[in-house]
Amino acid sequence: MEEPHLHLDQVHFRYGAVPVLEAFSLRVQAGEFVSLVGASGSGKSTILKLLTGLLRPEAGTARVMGAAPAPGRIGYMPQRDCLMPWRTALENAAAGLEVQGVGPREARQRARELWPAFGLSGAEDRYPHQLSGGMRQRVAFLRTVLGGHSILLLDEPFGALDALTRAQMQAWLLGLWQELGKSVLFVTHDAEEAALLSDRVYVLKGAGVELPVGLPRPRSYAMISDPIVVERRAAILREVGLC
Ligand SMILES: Nc1ncnc2c1ncn2[C@@H]1O[C@H](COP(=O)(O)OP(=O)(O)OP(=O)(O)O)[C@@H](O)[C@H]1O
Repeated sequence: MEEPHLHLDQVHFRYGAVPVLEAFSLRVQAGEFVSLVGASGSGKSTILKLLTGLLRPEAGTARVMGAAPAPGRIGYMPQRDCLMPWRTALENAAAGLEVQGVGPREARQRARELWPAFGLSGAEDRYPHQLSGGMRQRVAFLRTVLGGHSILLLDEPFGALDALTRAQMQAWLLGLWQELGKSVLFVTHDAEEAALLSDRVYVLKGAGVELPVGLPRPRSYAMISDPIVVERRAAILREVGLC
């Protein structure tokens, strides 16, 4: 099998005396969309931090494209959008390039090229407090994508959105991901969202339970009522212990 883009093998991790992960394993192959689902506090954000190199496993191995994780190797979108209130939407998105040494003018130009695909036309000069929750998430997502990495870690990007905006964002992300062709590890509490968007789902329970989704691609939001999505949602909830 090809070298996975992301690989955790038998990882153990604890914060002080509190164990969080015990023999947890995960793989994300190139171009796959994989979700991590688990109860609050089960260790989802910890897994992302192990893959970015912000944390190190106590035992087991973490690998990103075959090498040890190191900050800056993958695009990481944290739970909160972390937009800078003193910068416009365009300047916030461009920040992903500026931290890599690209000049502000060129960074803004490259952000503008992707601006319409992110549904942000007309919002270039607005400040974060003038944007809706969904728009803020799209700006933060564009900033992450502009980092140019082939692997994206997305930590509950839609967690704070209302149900309708969340559905719109899921529809938008399905289309965008199919165009971008990135490998994605996506954290969510929402079993239906995981089933609709993913190729595979890991439920955080013990050493982790892997569930293939098996829904054909390309996908559209209309597949939300497909029997496969309905069945996979139920399977995820059963693993979490909710039904
Ligand atoms: N820096 C830290 N020091 C000590 N304990 C921590 C620290 N960060 C997280 N924890 C604990 O580790 C466990 C896993 O945390 P983590 O943030 O990975 O969970 P999560 O599944 O992402 O939760 P949520 O869905 O609520 O974001 C939790 O019990 C949390 O309280």
